[in-house]
Amino acid sequence: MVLFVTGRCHRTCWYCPLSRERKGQDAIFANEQKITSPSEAIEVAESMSALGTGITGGEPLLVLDRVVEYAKRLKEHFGPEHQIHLYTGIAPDEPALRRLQGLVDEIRLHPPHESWPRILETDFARSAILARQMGFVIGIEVPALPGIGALAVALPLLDFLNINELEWGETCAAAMRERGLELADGLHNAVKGAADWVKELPDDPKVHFCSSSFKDSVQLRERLKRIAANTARPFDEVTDDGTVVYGVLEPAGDLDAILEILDEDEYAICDGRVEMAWWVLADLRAELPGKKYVIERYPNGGMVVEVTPLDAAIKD
Ligand SMILES: C[S@@+](CC[C@H](N)C(=O)[O-])C[C@H]1O[C@@H](n2cnc3c(N)ncnc32)[C@H](O)[C@@H]1O
Ligand code: SF4
Repeated sequence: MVLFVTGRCHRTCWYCPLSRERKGQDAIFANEQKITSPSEAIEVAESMSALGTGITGGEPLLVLDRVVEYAKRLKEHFGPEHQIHLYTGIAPDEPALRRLQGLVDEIRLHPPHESWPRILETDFARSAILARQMGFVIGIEVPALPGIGALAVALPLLDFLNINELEWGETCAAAMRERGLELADGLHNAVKGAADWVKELPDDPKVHFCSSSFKDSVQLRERLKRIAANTARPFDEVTDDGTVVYGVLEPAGDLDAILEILDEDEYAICDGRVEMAWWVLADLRAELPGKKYVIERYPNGGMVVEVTPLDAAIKD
């Protein structure tokens, strides 16, 4: 599960990908759902059988008490094997690390781009050494940017160096254009050049590169599939992409008479519409009066991907 603990951040990275809706807002989200309590975070984690949680923001360490509260509740509920990793743009000092000990397993440091050429002299290097001594798994996770090769000297202090392909975002598009950057292609959010910049890094098992297309497709699809497996109704079809497909009837006429045609466990009534397996709706479409269509959406009432009028969807 992705737990976004605040949209506030003290830094102003020119490449920050946060959306306008989240940037600066002191709001909490579990995956895409706005929440206000640790119990709601547990519910969302349950709904996807989450094996772990990534705590991110904004800057999580600006709300350290909140991070501690949520991590504690997640660990209490799911047990110590629920892996928790924390993203941060602040180098945590010893008191902060002490509070996170036993709650956060792994810390992913994001030192500012301008500090990379002197990374060993920064608080991030000091923090990495201390965190490792205290038993945390510690690494650096940054977007691919020119000059990334400078981080190689920090490898001996770290358990990993994760590089995310630089992504174009609505709020950083102008800053990216100003720097002469452009999109790699029309399909993904990846910025052209990352492949060349990461070549500056040694071929080392601690270095991992996560492409934008992997993040978009594989990670999202796996998350959707886990949510769908836990929340799909008996008549929802779960696709290979993790979306769910079902038929909708907006009934015209006597609803009771319509429902008599269907088996009780074959449908659900939602806001006056009858939802059922799309193939049942297709088979019975001549007998069921009203508007009929097939919906494909993210699971658990998520975003609608496609609405297809039934007559166009099913050709005899
Ligand atoms: C948005 S930050 C939020 C947490 C924290 N403030 C930080 O910067 O680590 C989460 C992750 O996104 C990465 N990131 C930042 N800008 C990015 C971009 N334009 N493309 C891809 N990843 C980016 C950061 O390195 C960090 O690992
Ligand atoms: S530290 Fe993280 S959240 Fe803050 S501005 Fe930079 S990328 Fe954005």
